[in-house]
Amino acid sequence: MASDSTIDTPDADRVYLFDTTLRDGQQTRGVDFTVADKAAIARALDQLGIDYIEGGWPGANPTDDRFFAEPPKMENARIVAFGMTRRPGRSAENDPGLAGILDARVPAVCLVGKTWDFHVDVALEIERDENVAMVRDSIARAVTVGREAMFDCEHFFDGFKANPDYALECAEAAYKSGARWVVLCDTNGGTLPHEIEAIVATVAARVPGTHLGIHCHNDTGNAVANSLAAIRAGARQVQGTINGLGERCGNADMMAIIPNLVVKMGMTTNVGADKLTQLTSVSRMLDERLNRSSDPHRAYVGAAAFAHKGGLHVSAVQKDPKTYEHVEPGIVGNQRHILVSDQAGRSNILARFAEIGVEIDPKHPKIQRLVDEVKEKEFLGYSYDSAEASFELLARRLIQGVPEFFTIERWRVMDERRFNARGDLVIESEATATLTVGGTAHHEVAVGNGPVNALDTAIRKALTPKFPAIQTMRLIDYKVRILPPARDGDGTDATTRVMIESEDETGTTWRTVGVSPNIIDASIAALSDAITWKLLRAGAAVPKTDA
Ligand SMILES: CC(=O)SCCNC(=O)CCNC(=O)[C@H](O)C(C)(C)COP(=O)(O)OP(=O)(O)OC[C@H]1O[C@@H](n2cnc3c(N)ncnc32)[C@H](O)[C@@H]1OP(=O)(O)O
Ligand SMILES: CC(=O)C(=O)O
Repeated sequence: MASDSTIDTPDADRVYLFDTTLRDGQQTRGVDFTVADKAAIARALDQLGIDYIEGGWPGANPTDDRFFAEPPKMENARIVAFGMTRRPGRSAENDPGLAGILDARVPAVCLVGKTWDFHVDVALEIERDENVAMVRDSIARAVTVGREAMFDCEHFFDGFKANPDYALECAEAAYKSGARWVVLCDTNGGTLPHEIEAIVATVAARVPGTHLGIHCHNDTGNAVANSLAAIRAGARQVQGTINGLGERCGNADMMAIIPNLVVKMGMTTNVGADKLTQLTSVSRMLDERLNRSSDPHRAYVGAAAFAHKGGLHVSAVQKDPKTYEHVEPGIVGNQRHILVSDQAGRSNILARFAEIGVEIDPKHPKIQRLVDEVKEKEFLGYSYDSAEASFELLARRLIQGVPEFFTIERWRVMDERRFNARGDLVIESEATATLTVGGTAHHEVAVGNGPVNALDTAIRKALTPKFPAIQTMRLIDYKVRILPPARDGDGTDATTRVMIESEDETGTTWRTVGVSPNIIDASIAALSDAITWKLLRAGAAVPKTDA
């Protein structure tokens, strides 16, 4: 029977959330958390309302040792130490690996063990009864030392298909030894939702669903569906990771599991409607920590999850968002976006005007001209759906005009590769730029670590004295794409598209685009839009004279 020091089970629809970002997520290719990362992620999960946070494997590496030596204080969650059952031929009391896990200063442990006879024969190379004894002894030991004990049934579904009696014997051994949760793992991730549902329902006849958990991998793209299928069959603990991090193709994505459980299936979790709004920021926080771009297409929390591009969609969304949205974006802390591109109609343009605060008669003849111009420019290589600041300038120029804060009259760059007097290799660019500001020409020279950096510096030198607002803006992303010529007969010259993302001191970010056969010219066009947009937002005035 389950140990006493456990989280209780108040109602049959309550599903316990178990996050393994810090353990299985750490097994993701390219992911290497620091102790500080782990503590910060644990705190965010705690605030979100996750019940269990698997922190790692004490004894497996110095990072996890440090984390468990001083686990972060939690308000709601229980930190769980992960590890494996005792080694064959040792007693649970005398197994250094198991002792390392049980010594961790946390209230719960999750021990993994074999439940597929093939693994016992081939990977462990031991008698099957000895494997069952390892499960039994290790869980009993965890309970004896006062831990809430959980057992991860590794390869449970493959094991059940091969030898159901043996898989069940292992699961039952854990339960009868006091495991609060017996977690059925689709370790190789090859099981499909209908199989999961049928197998979990069978197991629930032997181990009550209120003590069953599910841990799915995404090797068939079904990890979330499989997790939900297990809950339908009665399991009441679900394991997953933020953004589906995890070994190989990843684990089930907690960012999708939680809203599906709460909003679609009506289950009770510790993440109620009030906390569900944190999901998008938790998802983005993880990507920030990992220093990688967030996947815009991630269900519920991606930047494109509620972005509408097709003209037919936007026209209907304007009338009622339910026409093309399965839930209201705000419930998970996300936002609706209306994109403008060559897929746009008048509705997209009008929606964007409303967003940027431009009042316009929907029948204004210039709206159709703007739609046509966007389509023509996209054909030539521009991309406005992710360069909303350039679109805003294009639209404002056509409809109401934009002040000519400055004009870039001329520029020139020289690149140099040389060895300096100390014999160090130096690669440097020198740029000159001539700009007109308030009717006066300014000529500036600057050096940089590349041609765009040098020109950016020269342009800012000319503009900053007149427009201090640009002092705090900085370039945070720069992307180049080489496109084929738009029209037959344009020669073999490719077109270059540059997308720039800028940020200012308030944390506001904006994106601009430039297109030209020349990469530097395209960069300057995107940069010029970025500066102009910032000046417009800052309410800057065009200097009348250069006095
Ligand atoms: C399905 C999962 O994701 S389980 C989690 C997997 N995660 C990890 O492995 C990450 C952390 N692991 C590690 O740092 C290391 O593997 C350690 C420290 C745990 C062990 O390292 P080592 O002692 O060098 O063993 P190694 O990793 O080479 O092999 C694992 C050993 O454990 C045995 N083993 C595997 N599962 C179990 C189990 N459930 N119970 C007992 N022994 C087991 C294997 O048979 C093998 O034994 P052997 O050394 O006699 O061949
Ligand atoms: C325990 C675990 O991570 C698995 O079986 O996939």
